[in-house]
Amino acid sequence: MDVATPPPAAVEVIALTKRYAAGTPAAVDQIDLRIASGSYCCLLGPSGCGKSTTLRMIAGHESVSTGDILLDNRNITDLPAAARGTAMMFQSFALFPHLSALDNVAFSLKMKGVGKAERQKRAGDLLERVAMGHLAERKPGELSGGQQQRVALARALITEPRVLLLDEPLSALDPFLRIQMRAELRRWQKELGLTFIHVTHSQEEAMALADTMVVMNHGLIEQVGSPHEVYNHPASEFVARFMGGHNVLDTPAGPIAVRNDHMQIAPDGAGPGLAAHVTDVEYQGTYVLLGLALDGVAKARQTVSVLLGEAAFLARPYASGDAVRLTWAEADARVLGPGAQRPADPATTAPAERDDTAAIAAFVA
Ligand SMILES: Nc1ncnc2c1ncn2[C@@H]1O[C@H](COP(=O)(O)OP(=O)(O)OP(=O)(O)O)[C@@H](O)[C@H]1O
Repeated sequence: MDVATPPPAAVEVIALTKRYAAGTPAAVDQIDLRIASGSYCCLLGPSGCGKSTTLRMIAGHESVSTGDILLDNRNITDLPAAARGTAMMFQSFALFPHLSALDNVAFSLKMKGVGKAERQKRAGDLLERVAMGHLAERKPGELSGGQQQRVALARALITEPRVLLLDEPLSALDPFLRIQMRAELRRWQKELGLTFIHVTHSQEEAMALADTMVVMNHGLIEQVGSPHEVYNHPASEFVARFMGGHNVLDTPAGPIAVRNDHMQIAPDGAGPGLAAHVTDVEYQGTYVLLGLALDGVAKARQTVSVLLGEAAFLARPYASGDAVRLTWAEADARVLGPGAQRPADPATTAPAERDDTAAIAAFVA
């Protein structure tokens, strides 16, 4: 198949800021980020954190208040969307219902005045590439959600973008198809070798797809790293709680995070650790998730969980109301930093520079 894929581009944003209205907090507040060429980057965070605004500014669909966007060192901040080298794939796919898959894909070439034979050839090649050549004459209403997504991808690729921007591209699909299409997106990105920037509110989706995860909160970047780095070394309490699967525990050295599958649980009276009560037992098949409340801790911070393998649980089943003690290995405790600070705030100590191992060890023992 002869469909040229342009070389991927690195994207850099510098002090990028969006303020929708004067006197309101910035929706995106002086963020700095570099996305490696040919990588899959997921912008992740809760609703309203500024991830879509960031994507739309990169796409040229939203004006920038201050700051710069570079694509391979070329400043694209003020370029129109069509001149940037980016293409956008939307949540709803935004296909024209009255056009065939082929004409949907060819549409932007038609707008550019490309002749019919040429645009149909290029659109046909791209549909082949996403395994949709045999359905080229179907209208969107005659295609499944997954097939529509492939047409939407082909349509985004026809402009030969250097960077593909995806705004919650899987959220319109049912859960089963979402997992299937997630694997396809990942495969396409690797095959095409393009830079993908994908906005999602789903931790699971970002972990499954990303080379680089960017966790955002209140218009700021909390952490950038591989899924493994972010999951195993959450930088702040926000990241630990947002990623899930972690307990945040207050120690004399400040808050720490411990993965719930790294917690050890023993019946009460069996030595050191934090006293707690089992509040909930959830059988999940391979694992059993125990919900617990720490004794003598303020209500807002007393909830923790322990994930036990099924065999371990069956060997020593716990039930709601049981008094237990919780411990963890020192090596599994992650000291949490204060999180992202508004740019005007004074710099605070970075978590990596703190060495609280002795204080934590004393607390656990
Ligand atoms: N057109 C707009 N006018 C005014 N405020 C806006 C506009 N679009 C977004 N905002 C505000 O900017 C902030 C960031 O919104 P944004 O859509 O970027 O967040 P998000 O993380 O993508 O959220 P979601 O997952 O809900 O889409 C929010 O407080 C939102 O209310």
